[in-house]
Amino acid sequence: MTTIAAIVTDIEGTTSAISFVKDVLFPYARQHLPAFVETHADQPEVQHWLSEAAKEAGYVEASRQEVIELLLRWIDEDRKSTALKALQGMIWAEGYAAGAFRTHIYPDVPATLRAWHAAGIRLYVYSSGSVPAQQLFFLHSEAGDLTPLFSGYFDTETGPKREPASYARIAEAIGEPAARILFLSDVVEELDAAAAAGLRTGWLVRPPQSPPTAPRHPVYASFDAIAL
Ligand SMILES: CSCCC(=O)C(=O)COP(=O)(O)O
Ligand SMILES: [Mg+2]
Repeated sequence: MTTIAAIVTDIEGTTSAISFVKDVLFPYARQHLPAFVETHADQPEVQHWLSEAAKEAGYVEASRQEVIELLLRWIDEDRKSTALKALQGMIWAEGYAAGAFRTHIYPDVPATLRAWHAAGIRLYVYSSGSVPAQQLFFLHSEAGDLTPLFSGYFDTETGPKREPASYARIAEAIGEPAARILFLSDVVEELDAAAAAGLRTGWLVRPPQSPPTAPRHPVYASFDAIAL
């Protein structure tokens, strides 16, 4: 079998519990978004993402309040909008700075990432969360700063997670043949897209979920069960 040169991991449901993202991060962003927009609307980066969100929603002209309501609705719908994710990341940055939370990491993840890193395998993240949000996520983890383990980060600016072309772009950016890259996720549609681009795949199905009966991808209950 081809040697694995790089591993790309999803976050929510893969390195970390879905409940942490849904019950801690999203509610924090929801609660602080209106005040964040009001107090930072003069910053060019915030202005840019507010107008990108309005454009994505098809608004020709929208008041600040309309865009705030749109973004709150998108948080409730868990919409993987690049604009929303960029703004959420900026709000979470304030939460980390205030010590409001540390990120959840499954206990098997840090030691396995360290072992892969020590073996010379390059590690990357691909998440719907923005790249700055991903970096803060691994900087402020319950297991300490894990960012030295990662060689790079990809978000939806590279493309949607359910499209094969996104994985082809990631393989090109990593500079390895797709067959030497392993993608880890809990979402089968993401794994299907990665496999269609030629990447190897690992499906994280964490207890108490039961493994699917006829899985289309190798299934693992934890990172330390992954044999390379
Ligand atoms: C950077 S952590 C927040 C993750 C997030 O916003 C999200 O929507 C989860 O996406 P993933 O692609 O990691 O499942
Ligand atoms: Mg996921």
